[in-house]
Amino acid sequence: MVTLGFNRYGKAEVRVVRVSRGTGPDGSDEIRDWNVSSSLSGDLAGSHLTGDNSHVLPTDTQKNTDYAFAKRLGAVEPEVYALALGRHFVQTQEPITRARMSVEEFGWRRLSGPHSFARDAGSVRTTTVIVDRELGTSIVSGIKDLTVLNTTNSEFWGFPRDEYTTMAETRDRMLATQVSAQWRFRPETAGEDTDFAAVYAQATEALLAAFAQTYSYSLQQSLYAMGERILADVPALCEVRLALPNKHHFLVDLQPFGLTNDNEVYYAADRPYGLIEGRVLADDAPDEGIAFS
Ligand SMILES: O=c1[nH]c(=O)c2[nH]c(=O)[nH]c2[nH]1
Repeated sequence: MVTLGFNRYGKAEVRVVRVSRGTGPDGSDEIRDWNVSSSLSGDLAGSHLTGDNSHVLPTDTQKNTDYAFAKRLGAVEPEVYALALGRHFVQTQEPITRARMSVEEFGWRRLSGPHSFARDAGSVRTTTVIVDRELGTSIVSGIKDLTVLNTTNSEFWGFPRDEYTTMAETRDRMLATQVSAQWRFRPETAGEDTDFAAVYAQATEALLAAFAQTYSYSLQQSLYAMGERILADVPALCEVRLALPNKHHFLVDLQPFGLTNDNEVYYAADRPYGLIEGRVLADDAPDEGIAFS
C-alpha cells in the first residue's frame, strides 16, 4: 500500500514587468520586474488519485491572475503583491487552504530622464509569502546573488589537522562570498502597512556593514555577525537564514617567473567551494511554523 503525501502545484517563474506611468519622482515612470511563482495546496487528493480536476485551478489561470493583479495593484512592493495574490487564491478557491507566493525582483536603476533604466547587475530581491486559511500568514524576504569581498582582515587557523589536511593556516587572506539571505518577519508586525522597501534597504545595509566591518576568523563568524546586525537594526524581523559559499581566492605562485606575490595576484576558483549555512534568531522569535515550508 502507498499513500499520497503532501503535495502542491502552481505556475513557476511567471515573468511580470509592471510599468507605472508618471508615478515616480518628478513624474517619471516606475518599474517592477518580477519572476513570480505560485504554489497551491489543500484538498487536492482527487486529482492525484482519480484524475478529478474539479478542485484544480489551472496553473494557466494562476499565471493570468499574476498579470491581472499587477495591473490592479500597480508598482507596489513585491511583498504587497504576493500577499494580495496569496489571499486571493485561498479566499476564492474553497479547496485551496494554502497559497505560497514567491517573487524574485530584478532591480532597475534610474538613468537621467523619466523613462530610462539600467538593470542592476547582480543581486536579486526575494520574498515568499504563505497564506494558510488556518495557520495565518507568514512573510520571508531576502536577497540573493549579492557578491562581496574583503581584500584582507580575514584569517583562518586553529582548525583540527588529520592525515588528510594539507591546507596551511593563514593570517591574511581574501574573503569573498555570494550572499543568500532570508529574513523572517515577526507575524504581528507584517502586513500591507509594513514599509517593506525600508526593511529591504536596512537589512541589506546592515548585512553589508557587518561583512565589511567584521575582522573575520572564519566565514562562519562573518555569517553570525551579518545575521546579528540585521536583527539588531531591523526590529520587524525575528530570524535570518544565510547561505554563504566561500568563493576561494588562491595566491598564484609567481616564483617560477622570479616574482614575489605579497597578496596581490590571485586565482579565483569556481569550484569546489566551501558552503557555510546558518540561522540567527532573536531570543523572542516565535516558532517558524510554516514560514519556510
Ligand atoms: O572561513 C572558512 N571556514 C571554513 O570552515 C573553512 N574550511 C576551509 O578549508 N577554509 C575555510 N574558511
